[in-house]
Amino acid sequence: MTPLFPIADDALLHTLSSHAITVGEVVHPSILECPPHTPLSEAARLMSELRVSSILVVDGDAVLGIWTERDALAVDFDDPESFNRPVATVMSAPVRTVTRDINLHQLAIRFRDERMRHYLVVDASGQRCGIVSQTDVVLNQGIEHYLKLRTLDTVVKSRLHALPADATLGDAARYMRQAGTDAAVVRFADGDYGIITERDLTRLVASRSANLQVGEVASRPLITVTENASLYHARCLLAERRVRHIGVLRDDGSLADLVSFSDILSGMELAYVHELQHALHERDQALNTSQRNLHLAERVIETSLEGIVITDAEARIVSVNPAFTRLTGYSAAEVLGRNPSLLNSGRQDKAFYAEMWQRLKTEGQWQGEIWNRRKNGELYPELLTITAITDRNGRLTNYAAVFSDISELKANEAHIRHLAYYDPLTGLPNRRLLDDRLQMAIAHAQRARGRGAVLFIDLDRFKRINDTLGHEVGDEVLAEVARRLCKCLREDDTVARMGGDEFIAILGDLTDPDDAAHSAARIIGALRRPIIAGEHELVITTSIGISIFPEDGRDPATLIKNADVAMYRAKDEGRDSFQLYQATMNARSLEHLALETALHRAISRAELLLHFQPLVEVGSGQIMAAEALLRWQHPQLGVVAPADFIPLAEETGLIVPIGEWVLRQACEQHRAWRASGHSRLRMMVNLSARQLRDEGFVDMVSRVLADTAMPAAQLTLELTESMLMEGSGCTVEVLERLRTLGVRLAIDDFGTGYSSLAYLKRFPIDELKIDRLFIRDIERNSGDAAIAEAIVKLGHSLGLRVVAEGVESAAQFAILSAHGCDFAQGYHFGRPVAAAEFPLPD
Ligand SMILES: Nc1nc2c(ncn2[C@@H]2O[C@@H]3COP(=O)(O)O[C@H]4[C@@H](O)[C@H](n5cnc6c(=O)[nH]c(N)nc65)O[C@@H]4COP(=O)(O)O[C@H]3[C@H]2O)c(=O)[nH]1
Repeated sequence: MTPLFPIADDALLHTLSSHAITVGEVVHPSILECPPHTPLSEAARLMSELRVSSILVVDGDAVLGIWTERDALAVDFDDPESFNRPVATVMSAPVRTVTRDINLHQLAIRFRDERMRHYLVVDASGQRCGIVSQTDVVLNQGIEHYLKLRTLDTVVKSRLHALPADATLGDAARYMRQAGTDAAVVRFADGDYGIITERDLTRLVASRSANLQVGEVASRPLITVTENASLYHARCLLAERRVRHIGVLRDDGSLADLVSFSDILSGMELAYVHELQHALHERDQALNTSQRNLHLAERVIETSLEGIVITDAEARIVSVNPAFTRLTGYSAAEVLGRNPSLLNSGRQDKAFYAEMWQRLKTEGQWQGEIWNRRKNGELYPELLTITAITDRNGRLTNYAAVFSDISELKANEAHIRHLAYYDPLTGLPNRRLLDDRLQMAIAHAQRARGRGAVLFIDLDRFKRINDTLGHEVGDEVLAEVARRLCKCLREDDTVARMGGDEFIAILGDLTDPDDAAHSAARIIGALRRPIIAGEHELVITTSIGISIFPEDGRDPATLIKNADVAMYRAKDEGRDSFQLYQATMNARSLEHLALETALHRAISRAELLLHFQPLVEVGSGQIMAAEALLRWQHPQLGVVAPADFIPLAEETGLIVPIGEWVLRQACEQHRAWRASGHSRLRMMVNLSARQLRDEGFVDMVSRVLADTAMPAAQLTLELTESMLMEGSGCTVEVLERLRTLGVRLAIDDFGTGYSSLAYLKRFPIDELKIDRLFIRDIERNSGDAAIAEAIVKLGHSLGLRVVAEGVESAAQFAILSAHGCDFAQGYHFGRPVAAAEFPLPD
């Protein structure tokens, strides 16, 4: 990786050096010069007049040496001749130089290290520019804060040496030379202090004053300041009074020492060097921290699972991490220097990228989802964050892009969406999505002034499959039904599963309502083809109701409800068909309501009655039994067939009291017939599933048997195949209890369900009644004949007696007789009639 963070620069050093003033800026351009033979007193005079502390001894261009106030200490004040000596004989040589461009900090360190007090300043070509002294440094270093922080006591050496006022100038010069100081305190007899300095001695050299006592020339009083005053205060005082020494007083008022410019300078240097070291230390630490951060950042980027791309300000890739390579397939070498647009998928348009760059420009960051293309061409969605990186001056230097592949996230999202809107078994849209689609289709039809249709598709008797063959088979059937439905419809149409065995199809853009009818017919035909589920081959029939929009409704709820009404009509009409919704169908529902109310009163108003149909023994042709069949003599409607009101009675629960009434009536009738000598006749009574579920059912039968003195063995209760299948273990138990009463049990309509042999064995059954569906065409349809024969054999193998229902002709009877059928029932022997008309056996 290319480093992302600029390495911390030496900010502190930078600050220090930028504030430092160069020697060239403070040097006084005028240089006091004299030839080598100049008498010492003359040189000193020049210096005293101009108040400078040194004079250069030059010979033309050549600098021979320098004579300074310091050198004045070497003059023998006791010998007046010494003032006339040529300056060249007492000067210091060679002259030390510094260049103009060094800064005052560096100069201060040289003053200290080389124990110098003056330097000749030269330019790059060696030309003399002036003299720089320690005073210049102290006055110009611009580091007042160091001086403010330190007090005078830090530079006081506490070794005050005061000269007596009667000491000679020679004593003073010697003392200063030996002590290495540039001034001496003079104590007067009255206890007062004065001061004598190099400058005084230089002046005395100029005036050739010998044999004087220091008390005569010392300056007094001595300027003083307390030791807890700051160096800064002392420096200001020195500048203000134009002196170079100051006395420092202790707290008790006694004189502690003299402090000079050079003392202040050395104090300051100390602070400066300390500060410098501190700055360097801080810089090192910052550098270390910065390097540590850098290392950490590099590791994070290196090991990040998210792809990272760094570009320069022109969006050229300068660095990528390993995750980038893993996600895109491009190695670093392949992309360095290139524009990240090489990943573009083409899925986002120009406007998208324009907006992205605009956002980066104004806000410095962009985040969003984007489709990119891997090196292998594969498209993938990524979550991308781009950040514009600027330097400390706000100048754009880089872009950093961090992205992660969100394909899996998207897939999960899609999966969840799918679960919310699709039926997991068939993969079809569910009710929620159907509502959306239907809404859209209605709106579309409205806009286009067109039409559409809703088909309510319900599989006939599907419950039986589930109950008999198990849910796995049921599920297979539903999945196959879904596949066939999809095939029957156009791509733009929607087919959804509403739950259970109900499906709904939406047909859009209908040119003619007949098209909906054609589609329904196509669906019924397609579903009727046998379905192989597991080892079973099943034939499914379907009932479909159709509502047309906008005619039959303008909202999903109404359209679905009306298609549902139409579908029930199709079921009523014998299933396996479709019906277009008609407004009158709802009116028919109202009729149902009226019927229900009337049925409630049917028993109390004695509108119910029984008809009886004979059963004959095939072998003898003798009437062996009578089946009781319920009739409703409605005051207005006339005789209502059981098929028209028994489902309603079952639905409302009325079948329970009605069923009891039927049984009681049948037994009473049997008692009457017995009484008239027909004691061998058996009675057969139909039961409905609802009755079997009624808790008190067995007790009711037992009560009726007792009440009517009915011989249980002569009563056969008929159950349908579907009743057995709908039932649970509870039904077996109920049947067992009925058998315990001595009652016989028959299975009605046998063959229309999906009962298996094993299934039948579970129930305590005595008789099987072959559904008349198989008898109807038995002469022409060899398949039906084979089924009838198989049922007879099956029944016999289970020890059951077999009855053929709906026998209408002698030919049918002959065939059944040939197959070994035990009993027969049908119009051929007698229609259901009132008891009085029943053809009792002889
Ligand atoms: N085409 C044709 N039909 C024949 C022939 N022989 C008899 N049938 C009809 O077949 C039905 C036989 O009754 P089911 O199968 O038990 O079918 C019965 C039975 O399931 C139910 N049902 C009748 N009475 C009662 C009852 O008291 N209780 C209960 N729960 N259901 C009843 O209503 C169904 C219809 O009864 P029904 O209309 O009386 O219709 C009767 C009868 O009239 C024939 O040769 N050809």
